[in-house]
Amino acid sequence: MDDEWDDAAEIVAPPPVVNSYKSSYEDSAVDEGHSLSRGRGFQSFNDDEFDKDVSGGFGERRGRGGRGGGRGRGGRGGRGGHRDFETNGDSYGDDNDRGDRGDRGERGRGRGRGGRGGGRGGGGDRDRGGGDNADGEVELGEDGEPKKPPVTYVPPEPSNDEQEIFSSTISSGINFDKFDAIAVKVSGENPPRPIDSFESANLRKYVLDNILKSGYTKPTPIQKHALPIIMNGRDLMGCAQTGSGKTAAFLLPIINTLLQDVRELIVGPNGCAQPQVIIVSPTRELTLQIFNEARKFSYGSILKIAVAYGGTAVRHQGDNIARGCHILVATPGRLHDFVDRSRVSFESVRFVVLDEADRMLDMGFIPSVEKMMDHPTMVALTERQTLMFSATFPEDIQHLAGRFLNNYLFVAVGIVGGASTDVEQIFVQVTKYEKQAELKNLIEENNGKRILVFVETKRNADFIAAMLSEKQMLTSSIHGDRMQREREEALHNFKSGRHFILVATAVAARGLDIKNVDIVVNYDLPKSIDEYVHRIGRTGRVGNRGKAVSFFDSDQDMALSADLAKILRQADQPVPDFLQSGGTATYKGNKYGGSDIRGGEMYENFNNAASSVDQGQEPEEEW
Ligand SMILES: Nc1ncnc2c1ncn2[C@@H]1O[C@H](COP(=O)(O)OP(=O)(O)OP(=O)(O)O)[C@@H](O)[C@H]1O
Repeated sequence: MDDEWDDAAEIVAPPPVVNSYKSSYEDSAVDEGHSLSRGRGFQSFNDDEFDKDVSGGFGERRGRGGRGGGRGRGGRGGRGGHRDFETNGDSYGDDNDRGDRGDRGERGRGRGRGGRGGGRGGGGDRDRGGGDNADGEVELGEDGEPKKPPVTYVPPEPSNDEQEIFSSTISSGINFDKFDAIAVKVSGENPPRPIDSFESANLRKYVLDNILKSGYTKPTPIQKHALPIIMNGRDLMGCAQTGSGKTAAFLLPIINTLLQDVRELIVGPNGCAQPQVIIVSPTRELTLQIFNEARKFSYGSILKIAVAYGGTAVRHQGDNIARGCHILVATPGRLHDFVDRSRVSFESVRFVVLDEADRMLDMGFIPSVEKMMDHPTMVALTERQTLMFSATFPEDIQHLAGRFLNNYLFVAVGIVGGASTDVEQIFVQVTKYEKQAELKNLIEENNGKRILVFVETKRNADFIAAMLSEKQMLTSSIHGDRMQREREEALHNFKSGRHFILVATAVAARGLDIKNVDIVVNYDLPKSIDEYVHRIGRTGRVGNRGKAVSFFDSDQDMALSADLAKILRQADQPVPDFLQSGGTATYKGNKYGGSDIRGGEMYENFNNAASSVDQGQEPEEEW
C-alpha cells in the first residue's frame, strides 16, 4: 500500500501537550491515538497496514499471534479494567516461561537453561500479542491463527511542564562525594583530560542551565571522563557502577555537540526522517526513560527528540518522527520497523549509542545491532561516533563491540561488573517452600518502604503480586506478558508511591532509575551474576544507600554462589557460609578498575563469544 507522506522537509512543531501520566493512566479506555497526525500536512502511519506486512529481518519478528491467544491466556480475562492487583490478582498468565527464558544470554553463560527452541524470534522489542479477547477467549483469523488486533496504545504525552521535567532526578545521597575516590582506568590512544566541573567543561549555556536545573552540582567520575572524550569526537566504551550517571555522561556531550555544530534537520523523500543521534536500549521502559532524560537536558533548545518502542501504536510515534528529529531513542525492534518502512534512515547519523551495551551485544540482540550498524544507509564507522555504556561489560562482549568502534577509548570506573558499594547485600538461605512466608515477613517488617521484588518467571510475577494484594499489600507487576499500557501503569504506580511494591521479571533489571527504592528483593536469584548486579543496582543510586535481600535456595542457586561471593568480597561485605563453597567464579572483575580487552590476556573468550552469536538466538525481550 502506498502510504507516502509529504515530501517536504517542512517541520511542524508538535502541539503543546499538557497530559500527565496521572490523567492518562486513570483513563482506562483505549485511546485510538490519532490526534497528533490529523491535519498537519503529514500522512499518518496506518497501524493496521504497518502491522500486516512488515517482513523478515530481525527487528520485526514481533510474533504477535504466537503469544497471545495461542497460549491460552484465558486467565487474563478482565484485563481492560485491570488495575494492578488493587482488587485481586486475576492475571496469572500461563506461559511456560521457565522455558521461554532459557537463553537469557547474559555473558553467554547460559547456566544450563538451554535455548528457547525457536519460533519466537525477534531482534528487539516485540509488540504485544493479542488474540485473546476480554473474556479470555481466542479470536481466530481467516488462517485459523489467533487474530492480531492492532496495537492501539498511545502512551501519555511527555510533560512540557518545566518543574515536572526536572523532577525526575534522584537526589544525590551522602556517599556521592565518595565516588571521587573510586579508581578510574582509561585506556586507548590520547585520551583527553577529564573535567573537574561542569562549569569548566565548555558546555553551552542551555546545557549548563539544564544541568543546574537538574540539581547536579558536580560531575560523577564517568561524566568527568566521558564528556571531554565525546566532545573531542572520540568513540567510547564506558563502564561504571549502576546509578552513577552514565545516561548524562553520553547525553550531555551529545546534546552539546548538536547545539554547537547545528546541522540541518533532514526529512527525506516520503517523510523518511534522518536522525542525527540514534540511542538504542534493550527495554521499552528504559527507552522511554532515556527519551525523557534527553528532553530534560535539551530543554528550551531547538533540538527535537523522538522515541520509538514496541507495544504502542505505530502511527503516533511515526508521525512524531516524521516531523524530523535530532535524537531518536528506540528499542531495536521498533527502530527496524521504521527503517524497513523507509521512515527512518541513518544517512545523517553523527552518534550511535548502545546503552546497556553488553545486553545489546549479547546473542539475543546482536542481530539487530548488526543490522543497524551494517545498514546501507548507516554512516561509516569513521564518520560517526559510537558510544557504549554499561555497568557490566564481559570481556567476550567487549570483543564483539570492537567491530563497531573506531579507535575507541575505554573508561572503567571501579570494577567492571562490580556491584554498587552503596547497596548492602543480604542473603537469606531458604527452600522454595519458605520464600512466600519470608517475603511477607520482610514486607511487614518494612512497612511503608518501597520494595522491588524480582522473580524469574512472568507467571510467578503475577502470582506473587496477586498474593500480596490479597494481603492488602498494594502491589503492581511488570513483565513481558503484560500489555504495554499495563507495564507503564505498573511502573507509574510504583514510582508515584501509589503502590509500594513492584514485582518484576528481568525486564526491570537494567537501567530503570526509580526514586526511593528502599529494598530490592531477589525472590528468585537470577541465573547470571551480571543480572544480579543490575537488579540490586535499582537501589543505592547516586550515593544513596540501598539494601538488597536475596533468597538463596541451595537447590536452585548453587551455580551462582562463587560469583556472588566474589561480588560481595569486592564490595567489602561479609560472605555467608553457604556461599563460601560454591565452586568457581566465572565473573572476572578485579580490584583495579576493570580491564580493557585490548590489554592482551582476555582474548581467551573470543571464540566462545563468536560461536554463541552464530546460533542466532532470539533476545529475551519477553522477560
Ligand atoms: N552529576 C550528577 N549529580 C547528581 N545526580 C546525578 C548526576 N548525574 C546523574 N545523576 C542522577 O543519578 C541518577 C542515576 O543516573 P543514571 O540513571 O544515568 O545511572 P546509570 O549509571 O545509567 O545507572 P544504571 O547502570 O542503573 O543504568 C539519575 O537520577 C540522574 O539524574
